[in-house]
Amino acid sequence: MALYQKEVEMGCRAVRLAALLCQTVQRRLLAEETAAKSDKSPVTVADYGSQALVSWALQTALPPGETLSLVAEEDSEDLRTESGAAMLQRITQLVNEAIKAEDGAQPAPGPLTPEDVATAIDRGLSNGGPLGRHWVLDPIDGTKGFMRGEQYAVALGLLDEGEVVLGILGCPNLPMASISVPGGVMAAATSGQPVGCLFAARKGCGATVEPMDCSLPPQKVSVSKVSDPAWASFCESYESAHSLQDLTANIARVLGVTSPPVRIDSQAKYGAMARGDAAIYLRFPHLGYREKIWDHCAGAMVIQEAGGVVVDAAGRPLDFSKDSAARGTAPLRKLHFSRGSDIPS
Ligand SMILES: Nc1ncnc2c1ncn2[C@@H]1O[C@H](COP(=O)(O)O)[C@@H](O)[C@H]1OP(=O)(O)O
Ligand SMILES: [Mg+2]
Repeated sequence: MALYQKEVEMGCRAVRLAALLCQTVQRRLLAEETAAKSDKSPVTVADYGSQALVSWALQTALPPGETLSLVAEEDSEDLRTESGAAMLQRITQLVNEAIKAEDGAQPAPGPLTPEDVATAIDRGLSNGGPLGRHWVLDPIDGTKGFMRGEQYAVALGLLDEGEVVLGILGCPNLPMASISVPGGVMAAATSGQPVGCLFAARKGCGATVEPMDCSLPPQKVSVSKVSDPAWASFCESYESAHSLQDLTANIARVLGVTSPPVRIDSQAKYGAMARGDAAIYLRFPHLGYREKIWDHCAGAMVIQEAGGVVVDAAGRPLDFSKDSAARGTAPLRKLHFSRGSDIPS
């Protein structure tokens, strides 16, 4: 079997499962009264549930005795308190529903218990680092987009000896049709093509996209061929709190970019760019914000394998290989890029 082929299959299945849960929660969230939408708990439930499912699916696909190393955003500490117990129950129910919806069967030897779910979430506590294999997960990238009913991504990468070798992006609300059309996402979503994309990239093997609902086979993607910035479009965060939009507007002006920015949430931007919907992605977080490895690992791989380049503001490649201990002062749950390749604020 080709290198990392099994891991791509494991990862795609895990991301599809997690996306199923996220879609269920988002549908229910959007059906609620507006007053309830300021409540952040649905996205919290989906975040935990997504991480539990990815962790469970990856662990169960490994040979017996092999332990998963997962670097991910959540841990179960709050869920193990008295006040978190009801939420853990709810997450457990959603996790079991998603597993059952996948193939109509409950996992053997039976539905997962709250303890199983909490344990699965805590497999995400790995430190990562330059040695061995580590999966890297953002269970819901773009939580604000998720809350608005717009773009978000389940983003899963795999590091092997410090190098990113796989990137998988589940983008449940991204249309298969290009969004670089008048009317953007809304127009693409009503074009008749499916909505929901799964991007997968394997080191040295290119990147593909397929519908989340498996209604079409995977097809290769490649980044925009545009070389004159005057013809390029650029994408950036929807949220002005996430990136300096005045600065990106100035950069675009200096480059001679004439089209307005494509603003969407999450690593769905990387997916859209990988198939050429936009040629440039500019991101400059506000002072003090530090990017986490799970915010870019999968997306950067998809871009790289689609023929693009992802660098920090100084033009250096991103380094996903540093573990939290190696950075000394960084708290355990705050994994950042190494200093040498931080994206400067
Ligand atoms: N203040 C911030 N500045 C920059 N990025 C942020 C900030 N807060 C959250 N993010 C992260 O930005 C990414 C998505 O933002 P965008 O849609 O702008 O690309 C996510 O990784 C999100 O985290 P999270 O994964 O928790 O949503
Ligand atoms: Mg994120």
